[in-house]
Amino acid sequence: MAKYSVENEVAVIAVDNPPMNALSHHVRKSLLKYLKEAESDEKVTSIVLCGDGRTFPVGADIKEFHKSVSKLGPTILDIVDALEKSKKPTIAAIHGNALGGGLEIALGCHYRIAMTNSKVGLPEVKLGILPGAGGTQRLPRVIGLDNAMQWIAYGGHHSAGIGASLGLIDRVVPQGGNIREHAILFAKAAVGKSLGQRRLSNISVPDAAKVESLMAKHLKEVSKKSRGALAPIVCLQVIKSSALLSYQEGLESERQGMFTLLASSQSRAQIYSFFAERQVSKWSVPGVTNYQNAVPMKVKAVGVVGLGTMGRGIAICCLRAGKITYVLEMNTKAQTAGVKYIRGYIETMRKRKQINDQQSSMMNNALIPVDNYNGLKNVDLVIEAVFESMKIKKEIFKKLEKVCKPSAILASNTSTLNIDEMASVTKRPQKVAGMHFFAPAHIMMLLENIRGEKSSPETIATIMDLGKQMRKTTVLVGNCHGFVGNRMFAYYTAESSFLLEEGAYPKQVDDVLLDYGFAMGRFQVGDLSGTDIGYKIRRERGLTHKQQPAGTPERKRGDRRYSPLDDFLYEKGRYGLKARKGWYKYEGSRTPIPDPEVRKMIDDFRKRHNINPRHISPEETLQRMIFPLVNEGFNVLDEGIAANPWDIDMIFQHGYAWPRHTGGPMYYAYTIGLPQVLKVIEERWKLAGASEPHWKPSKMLTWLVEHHGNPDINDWIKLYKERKSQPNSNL
Ligand SMILES: CCCCCCCC/C=C\C=C\CC(=O)SCCNC(=O)CCNC(=O)[C@H](O)C(C)(C)COP(=O)(O)OP(=O)(O)OC[C@H]1O[C@@H](n2cnc3c(N)ncnc32)[C@H](O)[C@@H]1OP(=O)(O)O
Repeated sequence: MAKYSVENEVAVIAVDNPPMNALSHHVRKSLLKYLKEAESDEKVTSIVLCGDGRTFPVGADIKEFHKSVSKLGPTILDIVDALEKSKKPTIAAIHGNALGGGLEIALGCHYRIAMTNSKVGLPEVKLGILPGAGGTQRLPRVIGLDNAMQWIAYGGHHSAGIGASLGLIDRVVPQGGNIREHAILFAKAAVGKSLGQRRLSNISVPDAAKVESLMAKHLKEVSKKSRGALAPIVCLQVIKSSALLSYQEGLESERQGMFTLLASSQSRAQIYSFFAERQVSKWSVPGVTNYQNAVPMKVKAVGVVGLGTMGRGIAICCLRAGKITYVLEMNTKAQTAGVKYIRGYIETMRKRKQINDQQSSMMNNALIPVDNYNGLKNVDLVIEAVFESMKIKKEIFKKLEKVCKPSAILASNTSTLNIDEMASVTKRPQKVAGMHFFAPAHIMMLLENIRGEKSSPETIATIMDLGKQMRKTTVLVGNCHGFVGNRMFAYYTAESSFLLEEGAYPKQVDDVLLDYGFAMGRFQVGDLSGTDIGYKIRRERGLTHKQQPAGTPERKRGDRRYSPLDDFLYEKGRYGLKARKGWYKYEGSRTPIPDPEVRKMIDDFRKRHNINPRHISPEETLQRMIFPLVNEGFNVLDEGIAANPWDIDMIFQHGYAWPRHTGGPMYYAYTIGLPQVLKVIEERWKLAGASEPHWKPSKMLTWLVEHHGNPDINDWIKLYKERKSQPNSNL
């Protein structure tokens, strides 16, 4: 709804639709009604539009998209038109955020004033759509084509100050000011002034002459940054119309673009992703606890054990979250290097204006290097981030148990190992949990938190809350080898090596993944993170070919298929980008170049094993990489390791750079259709057999297909759990 009042001849229309004042159908109706009322009231000389509560409207109601209600009039465009055509000056009074349709109605107003700490932007592209209420045509007219392309095709949020410097915001109200009072004064002063040039649809695009070169520049950038995504390209094409066509024609091009995007599977996937991101914070452990009833502990001081790559990144996350951060590294050289890195990073953030001088000195003061375990006696929570070895981790947990306060939570940054086994060496298993950060920890958005069998509700709530304070997409999962992400991902990597054995080369596989939308292929990623990492993990598990007793078949471990190609690569000193050679070679740049030496290694291997290489189609490549991962995703759901499919999808989007416009592996499977996915898995299972158990069709997937075909992704868990809980279910 909206509220209406008249103060000192100024009509004030305040959108009142908590929490974010989204422009839902009932709000649009009420806005238009009050606009008409203000227009016809002779005592009213000007009109202020604002938001009640937290913010100015943040856009269309995203829940309405893909539903018939979004088409019900009045549309946001009707409101924008009414504001612009008004004979009385209209003023948008912005506090909080003016985003999407919210900024579009502000663009319909003749003037815009904003609180200094407010943010403006057109982020629709992140939802796979475009600004559909004239934003693609008005914004370039006021901030220029180049800026508008940047704002709309990337969907960033911008400060009111930046908006003012570009002519979008007419006045910035300093902190502490009352936006409503300022707007009323501004509105009074605007009465009687000409509105002609204030109507943005009347003016022309200032840098229209540069349209072709700007198009080329931005198209090149978005194709690189958002590979495979439709929305940024359509946004640019539609913005181009603002430079070449009349306002009305441009609006028609915007309408067509919106239809195209709304009809695409990408917009559905991205809107799903928007809600999934928010949904994961509403965690629950069925029958035990959930985000509503568990109370997090207050965490003032955190300890980080180990100052390698992971430890450094984690320490930066803790400092950014305002924690006193004790970093324990007993090797003096490693400690000096680690602390230097962290302080250097703080300085970089300061120089980039991501933090101010005061925040930078607070972070530097909060960083406390220690060189023995006693130094951790005051921390509320400690995260160990040492090498992935159960033996070493258990020793560390025993030491932490002795020195840390009884109330302290002991967490491990393990990426694969059993949390309960670590908890078993302490007297406080209820205080033990996993906090799996992804490298580089201070950059990657994902935190995969692992609840142990005995982790208490308070412990779970605390690690979830800490993730939120670090501004990470924080997902709660259960305990098993590799948890959710690495457990599923293992099959993606395994299949990629099998594909090499059978006929593909690294670039061929990577190209298929790039076409799918990944920023990098599996082998490029391997080189970037270092082929030594995987090798050391396999060695820890006794899997590398050098560890096998004489006579062990090269392509088997126990009764399972195994590809030793990754081991051979490491043993040839091809550690990846850092060694300038891995799956590819690198000649003075980070560009991967296919290397005849790798090709020969693969060819020799095939000859030795009498493998007749065959052509593997892009379709087969993609299915072999992604479907085992999906199949394992259903096992993960069946076992309750992940609570919902969107938990898995968020792990892959934010931890493994899965292309957002496909939604994630589980949503992608839903888009393809579960029956089709199962059919391929079943065919492959027949071919591969017991030595490749990752092709064994998941019980949950099979049951869903048999009984429901391709049910809505939101219903998977409900349908399956209902059936599973029945006494005769056999599931
Ligand atoms: C063929 C048919 C034709 C159809 C014609 C269509 C014509 C279209 C015309 C115009 C179209 C305009 C397009 C848009 O405007 S799309 C929306 C653009 N805006 C956004 O994308 C902003 C989305 N929101 C955010 O980014 C954040 O919420 C933010 C504003 C930055 C605040 O962040 P934070 O403080 O972290 O709060 P939360 O994100 O947790 O949000 C709190 C709850 O509010 C819900 N929410 C937020 N925004 C919306 C929204 N626009 N619509 C619906 N709901 C929204 C969010 O889900 C949270 O809900 P919950 O607490 O239940 O999780």
